[in-house]
Amino acid sequence: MNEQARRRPGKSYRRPKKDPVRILAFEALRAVDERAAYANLVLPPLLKKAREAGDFDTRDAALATELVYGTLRRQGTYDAIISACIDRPLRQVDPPVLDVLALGAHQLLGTRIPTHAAVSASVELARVVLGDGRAKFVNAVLRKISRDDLDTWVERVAPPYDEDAEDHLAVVHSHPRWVVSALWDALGGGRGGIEDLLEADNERPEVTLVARPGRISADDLLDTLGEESGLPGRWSPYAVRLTEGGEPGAIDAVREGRAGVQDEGSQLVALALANAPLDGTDERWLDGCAGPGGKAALLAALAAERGAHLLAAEKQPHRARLVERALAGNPGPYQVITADGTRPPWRPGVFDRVLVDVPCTGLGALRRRPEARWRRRPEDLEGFAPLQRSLLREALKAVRVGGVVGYATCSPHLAETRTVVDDVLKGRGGPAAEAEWVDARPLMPGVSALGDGPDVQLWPHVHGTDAMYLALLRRTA
Ligand SMILES: C[S@@+](CC[C@H](N)C(=O)[O-])C[C@H]1O[C@@H](n2cnc3c(N)ncnc32)[C@H](O)[C@@H]1O
Repeated sequence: MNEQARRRPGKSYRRPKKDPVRILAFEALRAVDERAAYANLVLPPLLKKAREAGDFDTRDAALATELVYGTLRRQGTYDAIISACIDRPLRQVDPPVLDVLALGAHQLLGTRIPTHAAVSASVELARVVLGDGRAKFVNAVLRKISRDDLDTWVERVAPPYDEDAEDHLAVVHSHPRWVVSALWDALGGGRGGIEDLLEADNERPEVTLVARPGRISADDLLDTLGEESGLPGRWSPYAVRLTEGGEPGAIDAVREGRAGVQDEGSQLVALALANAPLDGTDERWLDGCAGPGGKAALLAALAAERGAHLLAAEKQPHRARLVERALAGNPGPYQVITADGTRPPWRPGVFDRVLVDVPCTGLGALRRRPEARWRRRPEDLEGFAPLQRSLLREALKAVRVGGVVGYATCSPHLAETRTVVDDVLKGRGGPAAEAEWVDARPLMPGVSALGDGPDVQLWPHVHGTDAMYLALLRRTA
């Protein structure tokens, strides 16, 4: 029997309408879910293919990007709402069906797409990618969701703040509970601060460029962009913020390596290390965890201005190649090597300045990696702990007496920041390092709200940067 004959009389079969934007968004979500892909890596090739096939214009690409990023960021909230609309546990719903529902929930609750368009587009998507039977289920759930707005839903599904503050914040601001807890421990303070931080993680970050010193000035970079497209950085003299987002790769200075994409917090970390006061020589610098090379490129440019040499070391060969690319054209001397910083090939005590921007959970860069908060597990901290301590210990051996080490993470988790430094200084789990704290705060001039020191923790909701951490230590013996 053919498809037409099987249907009830009077109900003629209509082919589902194919909507390339939503199909692409669904494919990206499936790749993130099924293949543990990163949204920021999966999306560009899909968009490129769609543009080449003539399916997409710039607005379509912007909508697809917003749908994917927004759905992933708000997944925790949407899951709680979807769960309240179905009569079985969420884990019993097939993941592709959940992706269509979450995409639909985001259109209904997180965008200005009119309700009827959000529901019908999601049901059509379900018909194309899931089939007619499951499209009915999608229709029923989304109709329920569409009856109320986001605030009403959140009030209904989140536990009251006074009963369980962390669970409340986790549902309202779409973060795993353990991440809420860890961020709050690191931030301290009351409800206002943590809410602002969690919301900042849900905002799309500005794209910031670094004008690499000696190669292009921030003013010249701003001139090439024009007043409407660029603004000076808030804190770093080398930063330029792209006001329209745009395609950094289309900017000549970026293509030629005279500028790069770099969060302002990362720039501040590299600058603080480079400007830490030093007695004696200032000729040999080391970046012990250099890949993909953002901080190394800024350090190499700063080193070049002072006649110093940068050695950039990276364990992963493919990431060392990215460092090579980031440093190509640097006006001063540098060398990139593939090396394990815990078993270093360099002689001890020979460097004047050393940076170790260690592998970490990345909980400070959740704005950029919308799926990361769902993928990370508390156990990951235990995995990084010995490596972080070992890299810091080796950095303190690599620097000469009187030289300075910068220990940095793009995580504010206390287990990856202050605790690591304290353990190494106090000799927990190894010999105590002969080193003293250097106050990092004066080395970030003009930057407000840097706390009690001597280390520095930057915050997205306070500084507009990733939550970078920096401890500066001087070797004393
Ligand atoms: C947080 S990233 C560094 C980011 C870099 N500083 C930047 O600004 O582009 C940490 C890097 O350390 C590398 N790494 C991990 N273990 C290492 C080791 N034992 N020795 C050297 N590098 C290591 C990782 O491959 C990763 O590229």
